[in-house]
Amino acid sequence: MINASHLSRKYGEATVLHDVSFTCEEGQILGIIGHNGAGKTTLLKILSGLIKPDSGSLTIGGVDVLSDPMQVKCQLGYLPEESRLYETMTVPDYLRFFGEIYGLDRETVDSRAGILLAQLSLNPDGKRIGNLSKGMKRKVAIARTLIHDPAILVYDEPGSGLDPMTSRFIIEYLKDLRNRGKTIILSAHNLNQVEEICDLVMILKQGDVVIRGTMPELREQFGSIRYEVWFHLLGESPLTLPVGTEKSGNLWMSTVRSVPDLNALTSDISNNGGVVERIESKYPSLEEILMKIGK
Ligand SMILES: Nc1ncnc2c1ncn2[C@@H]1O[C@H](COP(=O)(O)OP(=O)(O)OP(=O)(O)O)[C@@H](O)[C@H]1O
Repeated sequence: MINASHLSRKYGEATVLHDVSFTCEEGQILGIIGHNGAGKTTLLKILSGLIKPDSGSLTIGGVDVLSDPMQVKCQLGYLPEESRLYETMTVPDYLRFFGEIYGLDRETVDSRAGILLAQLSLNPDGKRIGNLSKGMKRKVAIARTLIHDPAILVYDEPGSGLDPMTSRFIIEYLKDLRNRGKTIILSAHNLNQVEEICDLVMILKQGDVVIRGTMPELREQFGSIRYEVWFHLLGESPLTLPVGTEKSGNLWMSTVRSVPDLNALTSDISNNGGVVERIESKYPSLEEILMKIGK
């Protein structure tokens, strides 16, 4: 379990993280989102033991990250937003190099590297890392975070700058990792993907936590449900349709935002000889919530 309590961090005089607290249980994916400069990378670096907060406490799996960062690093894999790979090395040599840093013997590293490359559908074919595509390089960086089989993964924008297929592959791979019990904390600007895979979401705004919780909890606090009513009208109807009503094919669609408005509209439609074909409930997306929160 990850337990962060009242973490704050300044760069010079600027406070870039302020009083950030959260917990994340084993086997969960926590998504940290926010506009550019909100403090996501700073928080992920603190979680990985790369930088220290000015105040607050942080334990991962019961270990105090601030007093014992080395022990935490052994059970954590960190993927920076842009990883610098050793371009002249081949992938197996690169993974061996990192495996040895973690004290693994050659046999274990080679066997894990083989499994990881297969899971990641990565066939570097003896090429040096510098000659691999961007998507392949990202997969190598992910393999490196996993070579010591850590329980916790901290990924900064794992799918950024990748084509849709590679990005999708990585999202599915993260789901697999969660199913195998890994705890994952990630930041991402692709909010549809965050919505799809994260058990918990935390929104940062200028270093402050605006909200954290499950998607239903976020929706409840920050958005309101709306109803799309799809209906037929017979011939020329005297019905006054709500503002924004659109016609798509032979169906009309009106949006209303409350149950009384929904009841009034459906009654009006049937009183004027129309037929309601379906009603769809629409919840605000994470993107809409983030837009509402603002920069
Ligand atoms: N090493 C540093 N020195 C000074 N200021 C920094 C440093 N690193 C980050 N900052 C500042 O801290 C703030 C938060 O930056 P951070 O990179 O954590 O945000 P972010 O949410 O990850 O942004 P993005 O989505 O653009 O990657 C920004 O104002 C940034 O300029």
